[in-house]
Amino acid sequence: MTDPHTTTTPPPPGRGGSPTGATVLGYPRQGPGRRLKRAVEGHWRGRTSAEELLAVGAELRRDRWQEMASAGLTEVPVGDFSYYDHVLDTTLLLGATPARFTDLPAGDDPAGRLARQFALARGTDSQPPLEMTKWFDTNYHYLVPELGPGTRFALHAEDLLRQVGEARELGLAARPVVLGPVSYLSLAKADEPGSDFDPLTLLDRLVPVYAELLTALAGAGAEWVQVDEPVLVLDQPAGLLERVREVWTALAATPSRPRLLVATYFGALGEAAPVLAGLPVEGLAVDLSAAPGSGTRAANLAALRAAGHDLAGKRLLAGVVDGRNVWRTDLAAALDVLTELGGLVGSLDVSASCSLLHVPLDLAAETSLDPGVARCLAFARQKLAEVALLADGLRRGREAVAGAVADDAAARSALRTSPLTVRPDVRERVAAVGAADTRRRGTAEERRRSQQQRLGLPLLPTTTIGSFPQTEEVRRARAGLRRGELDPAGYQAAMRAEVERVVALQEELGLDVLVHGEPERNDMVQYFAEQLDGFLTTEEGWVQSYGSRYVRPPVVVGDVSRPAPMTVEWSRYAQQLTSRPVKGMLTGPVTMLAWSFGRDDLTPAETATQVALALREEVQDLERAGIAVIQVDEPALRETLPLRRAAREGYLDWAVRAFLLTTAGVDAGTQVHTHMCYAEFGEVLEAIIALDADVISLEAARSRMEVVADLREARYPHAVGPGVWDIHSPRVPTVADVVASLELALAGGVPAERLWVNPDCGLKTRGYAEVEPALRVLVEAAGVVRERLAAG
Ligand SMILES: Nc1nc2c(c(=O)[nH]1)N[C@@H](CNc1ccc(C(=O)N[C@@H](CCC(=O)N[C@@H](CCC(=O)N[C@@H](CCC(=O)O)C(=O)O)C(=O)O)C(=O)O)cc1)CN2
Ligand code: MET
Ligand SMILES: [Zn+2]
Repeated sequence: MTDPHTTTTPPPPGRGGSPTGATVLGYPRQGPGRRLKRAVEGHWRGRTSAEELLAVGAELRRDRWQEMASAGLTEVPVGDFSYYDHVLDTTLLLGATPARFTDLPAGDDPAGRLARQFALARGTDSQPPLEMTKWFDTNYHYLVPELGPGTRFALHAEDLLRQVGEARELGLAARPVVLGPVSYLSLAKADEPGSDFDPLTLLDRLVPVYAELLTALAGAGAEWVQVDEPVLVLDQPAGLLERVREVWTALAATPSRPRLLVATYFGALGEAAPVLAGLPVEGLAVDLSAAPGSGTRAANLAALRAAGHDLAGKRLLAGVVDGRNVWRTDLAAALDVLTELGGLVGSLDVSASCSLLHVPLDLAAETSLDPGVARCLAFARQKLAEVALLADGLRRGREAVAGAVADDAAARSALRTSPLTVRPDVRERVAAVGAADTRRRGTAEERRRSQQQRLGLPLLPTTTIGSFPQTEEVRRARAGLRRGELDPAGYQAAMRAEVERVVALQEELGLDVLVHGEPERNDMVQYFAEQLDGFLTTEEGWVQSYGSRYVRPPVVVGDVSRPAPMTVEWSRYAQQLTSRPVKGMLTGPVTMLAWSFGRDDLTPAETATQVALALREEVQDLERAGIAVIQVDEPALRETLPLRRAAREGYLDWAVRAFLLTTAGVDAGTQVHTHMCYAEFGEVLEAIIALDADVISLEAARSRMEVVADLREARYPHAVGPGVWDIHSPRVPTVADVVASLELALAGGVPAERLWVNPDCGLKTRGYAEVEPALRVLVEAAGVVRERLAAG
């Protein structure tokens, strides 16, 4: 292989001239036992020095490269590791730290860089942190770049170059990974709040920095570089694809550069496909995963076929292993796809559909999974083996891997026919659902009157979103229960004591609608999954959510049903402690699925009805237990909105129907609440109205009540609590802040009879040091505005 643009690096060991490679786009960063989390949090608490943390990072990087190489990968990604977030790393790489951070720690050495990174992620004395938002439709959050007309980029590649060196020292073919210029700018926001500055206008200024980076990487011995451009799977603003072509034509003309691999993931390429195939780059990565209902594999296969001779000389990373789910790959189907693609392209690598960041690390860490199910699962480490095995099958012929293919088929068909998977009673209940089951009793106005009579709430009722701080003692008690150091009765007593404290505190603060505080929940999704049939939960299946925070997404294995009430005793217990209403607190069907791994044989829409029926039983049991207010959280409704507009209506249809099926079985006098965080509701407001919930609490503090204008425009007919305290920041608002927010909401058209006062989200990640004073402020501010309203 000669290429006029490439430096004369000898072919690295591993590839050995073989036409078929095996690689992945990225790998989990956490290390076994979430070692990175412990090191990072230890550093924040002052217990781990920067040098120690950096040493842990270097060791984790080395271990994962070695793991990948020994699994049989022929090339490993470099630069996908991060102490906090890869978009933040890109911001540092490009020297694009916002000007508002005037007090950042200095120093170009690794420790200085680490300190700067954490300052941007967590805030400084004078500045709040960079905003965090969802990474496409995943449950991962990235730190949003803040760019403006004054932004000047400057390359700071030392860290990435050092990592390339680390990998090459191990004798590995190292492929640096960077987020591409078009995606980086598309994911950024204007540094001036309210400005209409479009970060994409900075492309011309940014491209030369990327060109400089390419040259530096070639100098460090990189033969290939992976440039991620996931925004290519989104609907494109007018003219963007033309810009993509220009940018990549310019980058391809960089003298002495590595070969370029443009990586896309998270879906179908659509109109970007011909542009991508025609770029003057040497390689592409394409999502070829086969999730039920997604259509991605079929769409991208068709696009690749249509690209014809544009692909003939290119390297293709075929993402046939699903990087966003935990089921084993259907090897026979994957081999069919790969065999066809092999005939279309210059060289083929077997790969996963996206970085393996979004799946847990290692199935072998699980000690109590049903063996029939475990046999059908693959976490990140197992996916490496799948990638390598498929590559082996292509190189040596299908017969060489026939044993593994047969074993895979047998495991899957055993699970499909197991009583665990298909439950006739569930299927019957699903088939019996009728239109009346998804209609509330009474009009919104009738319900409001009947609820007001029952609850007797003041104007501008105050409440919280559900969770109170998960204190060290609460977590310790749960860990004790798990280790057998605390018996179930002891655990229950400890949690009841916590509920008592939380209820007493809320009474003392003067809140109107109370919560029990959710101390008994490890997580709002996992807690329910542990109690529902059809879900499987893991012990160690952690997936990074943001920074040092992780979740353990459950796996939907079979038909879902509720063997017994889940929350009723906790709600009943909390309610008998007080004469004020205590909200029942559930996680809705859409969020249950969004934050779990779905089945590989049913679509999310099909599973949603089952989950909704199970939750509906819980809602009705809560009502029977005398709970007058029931909240069904749907924070993920907006986040799992399909990336492509064309797919949104179908999604919103089933999502709304599942919510209604969950909640519509109650009487008019039972007040249904829902909660959503993560702003940008504009696009889904019609669907939110259709949920027909009596009260909704929304995130608004950070977006300065902008949601209120959207609600007015959509003629939102129900009550609403736009968050008046940004719980993502430790800052306690003042009474004046909260009064101002409430006045904004009233002035913006929320009628006083329909305005609630609450924080943006649950309080579980905060401490009492902020929660107590902030809630005191909320209650006082509500009082101030009530008095003003009474005075007319
Ligand atoms: N599933 C989900 N997705 C979500 C959210 C969410 O709440 N749930 N919210 C948004 C993201 N926000 C998040 C907010 C907080 C955490 C978070 O705090 N995670 C915790 C773990 C929470 C948990 O599962 N806790 C368990 C297990 C705790 C644990 O790690 N225990 C140790 C032992 C600890 C000890 O000995 O004290 C262990 O098992 O090793 C519990 O409380 O029982 C963490 O990373 O630290 C994650 C996401 C969006 N996506
Ligand atoms: C991410 S939404 C959280 C809702 C949940 N009821 C809580 O208060 O924690
Ligand atoms: Zn929330």
